[in-house]
Amino acid sequence: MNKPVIVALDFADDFECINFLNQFPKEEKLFLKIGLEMFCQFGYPFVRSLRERGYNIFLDLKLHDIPNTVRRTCEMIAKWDVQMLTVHASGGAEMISAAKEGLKGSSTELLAVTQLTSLGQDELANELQVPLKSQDYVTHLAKLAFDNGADGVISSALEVPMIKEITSDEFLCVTPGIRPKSAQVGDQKRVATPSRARELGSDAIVVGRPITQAKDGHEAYTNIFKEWNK
Ligand SMILES: O=c1ccn([C@@H]2O[C@H](COP(=O)(O)O)[C@@H](O)[C@H]2O)c(=O)[nH]1
Repeated sequence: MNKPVIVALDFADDFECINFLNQFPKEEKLFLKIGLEMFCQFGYPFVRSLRERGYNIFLDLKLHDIPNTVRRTCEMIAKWDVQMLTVHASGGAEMISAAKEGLKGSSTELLAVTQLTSLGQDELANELQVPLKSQDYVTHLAKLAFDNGADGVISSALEVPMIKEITSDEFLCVTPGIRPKSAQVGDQKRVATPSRARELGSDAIVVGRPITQAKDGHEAYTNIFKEWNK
């Protein structure tokens, strides 16, 4: 079965976003990521309208707060029928299990963000003063997420084999920081091509600008989808 390319809808306005989506044939059942940029502008009505059009939704809110606040927020989101939701794994064990508890009764999968793919070893050591190798920090947070009920993690594709080894094959590894050979890397630090992500065992890839800022978004999506599902 084909694995999803999750398209990150990071647009400044909803008109631009709908124009982008209209390039795709109706039968193409896209998996869309709504992040902070669009959610802060358009909120739940936007999520609902995309669900009503039949899209799968990854709500990338990266919640990071005290356990009680995260649980109550997740109880609300549990009613929204979205497929995936993120919290930061660095919020800790109690926060992760509170998020899972909040989502109880829904089919929303809880994903914990490990180390953002925009952070490399230098930023980890010098800015955040984390005295671990990046891959050890990522696997530590992944294990914390696994032990506390998350369904998977967000990491770069580069860490997927190590994460699967210390958790389980079923533990989802959803990987942004995807760049086809021809694309600009931009602010991402830990990157992989779609084919490398497949070889490393990612369960889904998240791709934004290489698709949304391409001249022909549909063509860019199709090429990435083919490389990923070869
Ligand atoms: O570690 C993370 C967590 C989330 N993201 C999100 O994925 C997309 C990537 O977009 P590109 O344009 O392909 O770089 C974006 O919405 C991020 O918020 C991430 O990149 N890294």
